[in-house]
Amino acid sequence: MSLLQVQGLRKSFGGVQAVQGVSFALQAGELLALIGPNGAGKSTTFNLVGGQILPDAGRVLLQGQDITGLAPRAVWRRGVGRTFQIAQTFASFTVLQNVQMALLSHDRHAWRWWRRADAHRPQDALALLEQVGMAAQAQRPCSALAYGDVKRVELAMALAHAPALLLMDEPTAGMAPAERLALMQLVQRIARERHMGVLFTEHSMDVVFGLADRVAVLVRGQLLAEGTPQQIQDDARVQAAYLGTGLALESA
Ligand SMILES: Nc1ncnc2c1ncn2[C@@H]1O[C@H](COP(=O)(O)OP(=O)(O)OP(=O)(O)O)[C@@H](O)[C@H]1O
Repeated sequence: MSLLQVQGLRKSFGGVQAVQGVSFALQAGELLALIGPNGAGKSTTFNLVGGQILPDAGRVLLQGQDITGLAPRAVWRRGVGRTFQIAQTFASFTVLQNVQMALLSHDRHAWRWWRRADAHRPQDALALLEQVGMAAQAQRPCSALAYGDVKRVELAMALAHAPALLLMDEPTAGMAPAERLALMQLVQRIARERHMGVLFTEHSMDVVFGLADRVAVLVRGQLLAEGTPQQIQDDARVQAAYLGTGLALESA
C-alpha cells in the first residue's frame, strides 16, 4: 500500500482552477518532488494534502486511511509533519530547547507549559540533533545560527513527531547551492533510515534532479508528467512547458 495517495484533487478559487484533478502516490522512504512553473498549483496541492485548504473534490489517503478535509492539526496527529519555506524556530531559545518543545508538543503537553521544556526528554532531543548533525550546537540560541543550521534544527523538530510523511515547502529557499544539496542529502538519508516519505516543492533543479526519487510536474493545475528524474528530464512535454518561463530544466 502506498504511504500517500492523492486521488483526483480539485480546487478552484473563484474562477481560477488552481488544481484540476491531480492524482499521484508516494511510497515510504521515497522523496517525491512537486515541480512546475509559477502558478502551476504546487502550493495549493501541498496545502490540500496538509489540510490547510479543503478540496472541492478528490481524496487524500494516508496509509490507506482517508484524511481528506481534516484540519491541519488532525492531519499532523495522523503522522504528517511539515517544514516551511522560512524556517520556524524560537530564536531566543537554545537549539536543544527548541527540539524539547517539539517533543513536548508531540507528547501532547500544552505549549503553555514551555517552562518545563528544559526537563523534557533531553537525551531524546540530543539524539535527534545528532541525526541532523547539530548536537555540537545544542546549547546555542537559535538566533546565533547560520540559516542552513536553522533549517537542520527545524528538521529535527519535525522529526520529534516521528512523521510517516514529511511535507517540505521549498526546503532549500534562500540557501547556497552546496548548502541546499547537503540539506537534502541529509533528508534523503533520514527518509531511508526511517522509511519516511517526503513530498517537497522545489525550484532548484540541482536538488530535484540530483536527489528526488521521482518527480511530479504540474502545469496549470494538471499533472503533466510523473516519473524518475531522468524520465522527466527527457520528456518533451515537460521541456515545452518550461520553455519561456525563464526556468531551466537542467541541473545547475
Ligand atoms: N487563496 C487563493 N485565492 C485565489 N487564488 C489563489 C489562491 N491560492 C492560489 N491561487 C491561484 O491558484 C493558482 C495556483 O497557485 P499556487 O500558489 O498553487 O501555484 P504554485 O505552483 O505554488 O506557484 P508558485 O511557484 O508561484 O508558488 C494561481 O493562479 C494562483 O493565483
